[in-house]
Amino acid sequence: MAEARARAEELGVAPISAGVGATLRVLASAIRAKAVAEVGTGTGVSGLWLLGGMVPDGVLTTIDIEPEHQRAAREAFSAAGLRPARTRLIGGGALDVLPRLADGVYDLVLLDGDPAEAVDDLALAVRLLRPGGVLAVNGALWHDRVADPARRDEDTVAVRELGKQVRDDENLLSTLLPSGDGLLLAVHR
Ligand SMILES: C[S@@+](CC[C@H](N)C(=O)[O-])C[C@H]1O[C@@H](n2cnc3c(N)ncnc32)[C@H](O)[C@@H]1O
Repeated sequence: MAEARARAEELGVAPISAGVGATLRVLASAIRAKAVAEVGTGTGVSGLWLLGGMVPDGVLTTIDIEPEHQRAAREAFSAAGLRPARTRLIGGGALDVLPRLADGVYDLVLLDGDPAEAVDDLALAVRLLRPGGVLAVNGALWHDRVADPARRDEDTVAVRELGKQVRDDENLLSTLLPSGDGLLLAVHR
């Protein structure tokens, strides 16, 4: 984990905070997650937390547009002693890859990719969840800008809209945890 964080710093990637990671690990364990999908592999920090909570034969499918980030993540997973079969790293943009994943079979989907694409990712991510599956969105407070209506930059507007769509969706039961940069959790009913 320390190595993955160090690589993140070298590559200029922002990994999830330890608080968010610990929450995701407990969540993955509580729901006995076997199939998890993630947008934004980074150097593997979030993946390591998730895999730590998933059932022993659970598989993490993780997407990133940057091959160098996924190389670092692959090394981190291997250094952690994880069997290759437990991780499926897919290179590409989330909007291209998410539609190719199977519908309705994932226990947990984590969005931690490009905030500007957040709303488009949302619809595709919800499609992947089984009934009772959980959507998690890291960075839902987006540097505390989401709650400030004066902030109108593209990323903030997109993350604010994602939060609104999740709250307004009758099929999602959601809560926002003020951990790290904000962790939005929503159960697909
Ligand atoms: C905040 S970092 C993810 C950190 C990672 N979850 C962790 O905790 O280690 C965001 C990642 O999303 C990737 N990314 C950016 N735009 C993307 C896109 N359109 N599709 C997939 N991945 C994307 C970046 O390359 C970067 O690795």
